[in-house]
Amino acid sequence: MSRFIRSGRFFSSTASSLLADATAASRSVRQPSSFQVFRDVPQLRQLRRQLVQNDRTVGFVPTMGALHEGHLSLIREAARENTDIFVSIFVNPTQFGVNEDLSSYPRTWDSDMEKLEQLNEELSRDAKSSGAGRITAIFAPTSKVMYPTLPPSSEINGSGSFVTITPLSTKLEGGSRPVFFRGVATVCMKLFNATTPDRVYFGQKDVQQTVIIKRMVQDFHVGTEVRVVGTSREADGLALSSRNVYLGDRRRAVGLTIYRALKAAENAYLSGRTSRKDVLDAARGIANQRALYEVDYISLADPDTLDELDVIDPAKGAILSTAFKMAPLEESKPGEACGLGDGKVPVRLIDNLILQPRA
Ligand SMILES: Nc1ncnc2c1ncn2[C@@H]1O[C@H](COP(=O)(O)OP(=O)(O)OP(=O)(O)O)[C@@H](O)[C@H]1O
Ligand SMILES: CC(C)(CO)[C@@H](O)C(=O)[O-]
Ligand code: BAL
Repeated sequence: MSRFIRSGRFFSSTASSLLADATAASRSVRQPSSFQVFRDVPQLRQLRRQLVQNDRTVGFVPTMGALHEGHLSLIREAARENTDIFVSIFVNPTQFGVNEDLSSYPRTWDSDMEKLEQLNEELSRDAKSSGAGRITAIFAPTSKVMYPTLPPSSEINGSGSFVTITPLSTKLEGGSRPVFFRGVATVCMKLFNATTPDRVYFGQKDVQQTVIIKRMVQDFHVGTEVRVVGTSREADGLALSSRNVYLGDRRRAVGLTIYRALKAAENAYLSGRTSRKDVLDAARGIANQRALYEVDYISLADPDTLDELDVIDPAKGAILSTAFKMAPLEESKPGEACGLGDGKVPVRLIDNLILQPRA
């Protein structure tokens, strides 16, 4: 575990004393710190109850760790609207298919803790512009806590208690990752039940996830508001993603194609084109050079149903999204920066742009 700041200086006395109370009930967490790490649900629930009694509000940011500026932007948004922010760090096994990258998914606990502590300092320093909220709790459960009765299954027909949102979860990413959104919806329902947040924060980068979570919240009457925060990008446009560490220079350069293809399609729409052919041909013109990647899909879909569109209704707009599979490097060049895993880890990149309604 990382170093922890040895003072409660980022907190009001109310929050500090609530944390101290909750901490006393939990042997599994270290203190003092600018936030508390919880490994199990009961202690987190105790803190949550105390926050409710003190009229405090909780914004919840679920993550799988390997934190970057994209995650931090969700937390900053949560700080504007809530007094307390809960962040979960859990690499959820059930959303990875049996042949996917669960074992190589980046895990960077120490640097995650440092980033979150620095962010709490920043939030305290810039309280006027960023709002009153601070990170109060990190929920980092074990798989046994999240899946208490049966081992988590990634098999399509595996047993377990699952939340399924169909047909949304069968489209786009679901076409290539059949158990993905069953795993996402299931773990989010569990996380929402454990944290009972006033608001939850998701990134637009995973746009299908935002549509599915909104549907789940509506259909199951989950008492929370879903907020979607815009995609954070590198200066050249590449969407930040935890998996980018595996790209290396060469595949990163190829990865930029994904954004350029989306921008070309967006420009076609902005210049008045609405037919599927006109909009997607603009993207394909850029993306259809097979190199070290394979285009999984380029989609033009309805923002609510995710059904593919033949023509965009300009009053409604559309979701333009794509996924690329980056193959491992065949061979590295002398001195080449190949990324974590020496360029041998295949990387799936996704990105999207929302084509906004036009008056
Ligand atoms: N570039 C980004 N901008 C805004 N939000 C983001 C960005 N990247 C991830 N998020 C959001 O952060 C939350 C946690 O995502 P996650 O931990 O899977 O990170 P990730 O970077 O998406 O990783 P992955 O490599 O698995 O795609 C999700 O709501 C996700 O949409
Ligand atoms: C929402 C989430 C944390 C569920 O595991 C994950 O899908 C992610 O990080 O986007
Ligand atoms: N943010 C997406 C998580 C995943 O690809 O599993």
